[in-house]
Amino acid sequence: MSEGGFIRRVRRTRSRAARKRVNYTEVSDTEDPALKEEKDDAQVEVPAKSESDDEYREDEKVDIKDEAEDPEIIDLSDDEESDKLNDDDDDEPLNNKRKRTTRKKTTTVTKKKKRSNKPKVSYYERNTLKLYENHPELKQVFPDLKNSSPYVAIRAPQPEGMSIKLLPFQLEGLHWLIQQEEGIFKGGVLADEMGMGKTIQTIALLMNDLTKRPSLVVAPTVALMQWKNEINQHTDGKLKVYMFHGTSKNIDIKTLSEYDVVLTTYAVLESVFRKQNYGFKRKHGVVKELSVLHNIEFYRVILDEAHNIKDRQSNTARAVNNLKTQKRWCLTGTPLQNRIGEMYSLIRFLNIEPFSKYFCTKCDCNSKEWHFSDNMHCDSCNHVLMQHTNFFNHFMLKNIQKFGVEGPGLESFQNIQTLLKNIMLRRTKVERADDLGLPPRIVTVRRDFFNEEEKDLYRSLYSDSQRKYNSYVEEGVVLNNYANIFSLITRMRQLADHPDLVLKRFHDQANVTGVIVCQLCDDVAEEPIASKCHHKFCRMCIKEYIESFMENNDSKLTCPVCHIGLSIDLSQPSLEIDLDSFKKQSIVSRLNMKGTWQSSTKIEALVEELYKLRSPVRTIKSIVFSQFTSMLDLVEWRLKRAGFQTVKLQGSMSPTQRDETIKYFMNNIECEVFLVSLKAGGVALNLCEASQVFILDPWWNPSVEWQSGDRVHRIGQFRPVKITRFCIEDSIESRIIELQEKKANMIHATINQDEAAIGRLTPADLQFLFNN
Ligand SMILES: Nc1ncnc2c1ncn2[C@@H]1O[C@H](COP(=O)(O)OP(=O)(O)OP(=O)(O)O)[C@@H](O)[C@H]1O
Repeated sequence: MSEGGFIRRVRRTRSRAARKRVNYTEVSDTEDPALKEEKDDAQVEVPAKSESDDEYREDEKVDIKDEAEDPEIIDLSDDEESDKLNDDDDDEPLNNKRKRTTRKKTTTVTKKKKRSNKPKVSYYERNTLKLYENHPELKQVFPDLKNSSPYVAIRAPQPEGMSIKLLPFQLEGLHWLIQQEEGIFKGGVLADEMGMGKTIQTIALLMNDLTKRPSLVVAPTVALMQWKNEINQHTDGKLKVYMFHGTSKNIDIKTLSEYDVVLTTYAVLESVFRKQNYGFKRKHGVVKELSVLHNIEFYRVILDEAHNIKDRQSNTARAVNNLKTQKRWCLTGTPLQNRIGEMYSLIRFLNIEPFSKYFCTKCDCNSKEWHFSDNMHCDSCNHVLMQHTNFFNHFMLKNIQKFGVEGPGLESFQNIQTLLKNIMLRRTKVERADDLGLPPRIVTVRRDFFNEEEKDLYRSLYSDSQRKYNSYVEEGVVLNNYANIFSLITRMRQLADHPDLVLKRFHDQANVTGVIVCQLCDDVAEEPIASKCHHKFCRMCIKEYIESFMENNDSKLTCPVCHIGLSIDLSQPSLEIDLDSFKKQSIVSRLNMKGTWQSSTKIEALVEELYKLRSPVRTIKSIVFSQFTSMLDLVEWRLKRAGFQTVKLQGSMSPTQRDETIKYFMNNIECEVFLVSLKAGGVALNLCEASQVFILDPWWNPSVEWQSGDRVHRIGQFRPVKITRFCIEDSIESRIIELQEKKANMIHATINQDEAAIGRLTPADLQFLFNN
């Protein structure tokens, strides 16, 4: 029982059944970083498990309470003494025992005094020593990485057969990609800022040696056709491409292996993996179906917008981790330093050792997987769970979470930098401005005031919301009522767009047929997904709800509808929707738009801006972004009335429909306005034909808006780009913009700011929004 003087905590004896019932909630040093993240984000769903499936059992949700918080645990700070106390002879007369106990206490005090002279060794340091003792090879991991040759920018030759001329920094990128594949990491992360040509550089890699094939590209649905088009346009038909999507999934392994590039989406990959491992229901029972993609030996797998797998316990992450491939690539425009916890999932996919491994601090046992079938003991060495540590968590994550970039946190931060220098390449538009030759980008805020009628409505909504918020503050239950507060904010944002978004929303879902209504925005749901408690939301609404929540020990994120702990897999495929009903239930179909309908201040402000752009000699194209589907419907109706030709991108569209819509906008000179639902994905769109961007509803996380601007401010853009953000000055929007500016400053000021924290609403932020 003794552990050489380490502080040890002893559990009271409990029955086996009682032990099983314990509901652990916090994770200590041995914690899987992904589990920690799960706790932070409350967004991970444990998938359906099959008894026989090791992979799933490995990932079983095991929450372990920080021992100090477990009321059933007594902390005896001196092991030897406590052991002796416990070993007392029960036959000894009670008086003697008391005497001995008292005497021992005195000894303890003296001993403690003696010990205090020794330098204090932290729990973390002790664990590090134990790790090094049992796994001496770990000592060299960071020194070796530090000594590796630094990155030198060398240009690769332009690949033969590529019709597009690569820019100087892209040729440097290509050289790096080739070197990484040949080196020990066999891949890495290309993290150039958005719109700098990650796709083109990757295609150049595919073209560099045509014998190295097949490659699989996994991308968000919205980017799939873009990959296909870019490959077709720039490679002169030298690459044979197969779109593994929709009905074209019926193909055998041999035929598919003959293609150079296979393109698929995260949703499809997740679905075929699930069908292979867990099957799907048919009349006569559960049927399993072999996944072609998981049975091909790919040469390389490329994850576009790789942050899609940031939640490593999601089914999507499992699906990519189970692909067979020699080389692995992640493409992302999001700097990884800002999302330390999320980086772990990418490291697991990249298969970089020893970072994703678990090590026992008691013996030489180590494993890539988490094997604790009984939730207590390691399947291979039998030491308890607490004696196992994940390398990444221990050396890179834990201390940063605890101390920030100071003290022990600084060392961990440097460890991260060292690893990233070896596996990641990131260039920014500012750094390579000369190569890119991009025109300027001007951002302005257009501020308007409500008309009298809107003001009355808004005031009544606001005072009602403020009253509710204040009562939560008074009762000290702000965070426990976060779902309600989030809804209040959403309603105020909607009213600032157009009162009908609030007045004509679906109050009673039971009476809505054929469509799924999001239970956060009360609108027809786009890309709907369901929580474990069967409530349905737009993927983006629930994501924002989760990301903006500031968890603490007293409050956990709950389902906005039934208020039980929220459990939802954000990367699950969207629920099927009936497109006809989707249209039938749109706000325009529900309203009487003819005689009596009134526009709103914001819609009229947009119309005014668009009129200003009209010119008899040329068409200036614009993109209009909104988070609310109904707002885009109203804008579409109003703009058509004003004589503007528009197209609309919605989350419900298939990749082909999206592609056709984008092409129509790009190639049709009369088409002036592209209405884009932010829920349909502001990412991966390439809309250089437009030079004007209008953002209808502000959001407090500035990176959402930056992404929207990046759709037009990218290579291929020759006109100055103007981004106009609308703000109704006497509404919550002006506060949101202020908050956003504050958060943007935070991002710029700190290299290690956790970006997830930027999206969160602190109690002070909430106070600010409710103007108290
Ligand atoms: N060397 C080049 N010459 C001309 N056009 C280029 C060049 N490189 C890239 N482009 C064009 O620039 C646009 C942006 O490139 P790409 O889509 O590869 O960027 P990205 O970094 O993948 O963007 P995102 O992160 O937003 O997906 C594309 O239309 C692409 O065709």
